[in-house]
This record gives sequence, C-alpha cells and structure tokens, in this order.
Amino acid sequence: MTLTLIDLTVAPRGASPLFAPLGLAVAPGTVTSVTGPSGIGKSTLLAAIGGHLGADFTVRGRVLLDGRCMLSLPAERRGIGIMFQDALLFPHLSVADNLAFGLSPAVRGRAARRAAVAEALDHAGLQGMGTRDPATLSGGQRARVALMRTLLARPRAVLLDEPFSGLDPDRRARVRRFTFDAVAAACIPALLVTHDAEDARAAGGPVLALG
Ligand SMILES: Nc1ncnc2c1ncn2[C@@H]1O[C@H](COP(=O)(O)OP(=O)(O)OP(=O)(O)O)[C@@H](O)[C@H]1O
Repeated sequence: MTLTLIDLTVAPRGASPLFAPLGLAVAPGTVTSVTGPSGIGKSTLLAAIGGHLGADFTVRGRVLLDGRCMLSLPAERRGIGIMFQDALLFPHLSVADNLAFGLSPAVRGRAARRAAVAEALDHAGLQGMGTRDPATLSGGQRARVALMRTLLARPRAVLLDEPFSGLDPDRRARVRRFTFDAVAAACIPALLVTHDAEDARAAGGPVLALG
C-alpha cells in the first residue's frame, strides 16, 4: 500500500491555498514527517487526506492509495486511520473495551475479537491491564493504547498528528519507537505531523517542510 499525493492543495473557501501544491509518495511501512510553522495547514492537510475536512475548504489535486483515488470517497470508505495529540480514550470503557471499539469488523466472532484485543495489549506491553480504567494509565501507556486502537481498525494508511507531544522526553522516545515499529509491522504508509526535529529524525523517512 503506497500513499501518493499529487499536486494537492487545500484552501479555505474563498481564500488562497494554505500551501504550494504537494507531491509525495509514502512507501508501505515508512513514515514521512510533515513540518512547518504553526498555522501553515499541517492538520488541515491530514484532515483532507483522511476525508475529515468541512465544506468550508476546497481540496484540489489527488490522493491515491495504491493507485485508487480517495478524494471522492467519504472518510469511512478511505480506510485511513488518524491519531491526534492527546488521543482520547473513552473514559467510561475499560482499556480492553477501548481497543475492542477500534477493532475492524472483519475480525468476526467473539473469541477471535477477544484474541485480537489480547494480542494488542501484549504488543503494547500492557498484559493484564485490559480491565483497567484508562485514567489509571500513564501518558505513555495511554498513547500506546490509542495507537493500537487506531491500528486495530486495520487502516490502509495512518496519519499521526503530533501524537507524542504530550509525553516527557523519555516516554516520547519509547512511544515513538513503538509507533514506528508498529507502522513497519503493519506495512502501511504513515504521515507524521511534528514540530520536533528529533521525531522527524527518528521517523527515518523523508521530511516534507510546508511553508
Ligand atoms: N474553517 C476555517 N476557515 C478558514 N480558515 C481556517 C478554518 N479552519 C482553520 N483555518 C486556517 O487554516 C490554517 C491551517 O490550520 P492548521 O490547524 O491546519 O495549521 P497547523 O499547521 O496544523 O498549525 P499548528 O502547528 O499550530 O497545529 C490556519 O491558518 C487556520 O487559521
């Protein structure tokens, strides 16, 4: 699965485009970083790719996933996962139920779904914590649950919007490694919006500087 942007621009209705036309190919399992000054349109770019932009924006150009054009599809048919800064977990659901919520409907049957959630907990280093209330987890643990929840939906690409910015430097480095490894294991393309040069370096892929 490759994510390709061709001459992509996004403009608030009646205004000029936020950034010059973008061209980019993100290979499966790799992370391309998106940097740029505040307000240049990084989050708006991700929303446009994911299909979450309101009608007050005009998107031009093309977004392809394995050659298939995404822009005419609604968000739910694009299969593109998004993870935001301070990714929120549902406070009224246990950690395991938060993960189950993200799980793709393609995983059928109670036993298979339970096994998939247990595997995700294992992966996130949270064995035995499925019954916990998310509020009792550390910031790093919550970030890992949020990432696993995004990946359990089996997205065909993933967009990460400052997902590490709420974490202290030590946790940040560990969650970052975990995230990039998970993207590689899922073999899907990822875009990472970040203000942090260390994030971009650790991502290992090209850096797209807007503005
Ligand atoms: N509904 C809207 N109508 C017009 N302009 C908007 C609307 N929503 C956002 N904008 C503008 O679009 C621009 C891009 O915002 P966006 O949040 O994508 O920037 P960003 O690069 O992600 O910034 P930051 O790094 O601060 O998160 C901003 O200048 C913002 O003021």
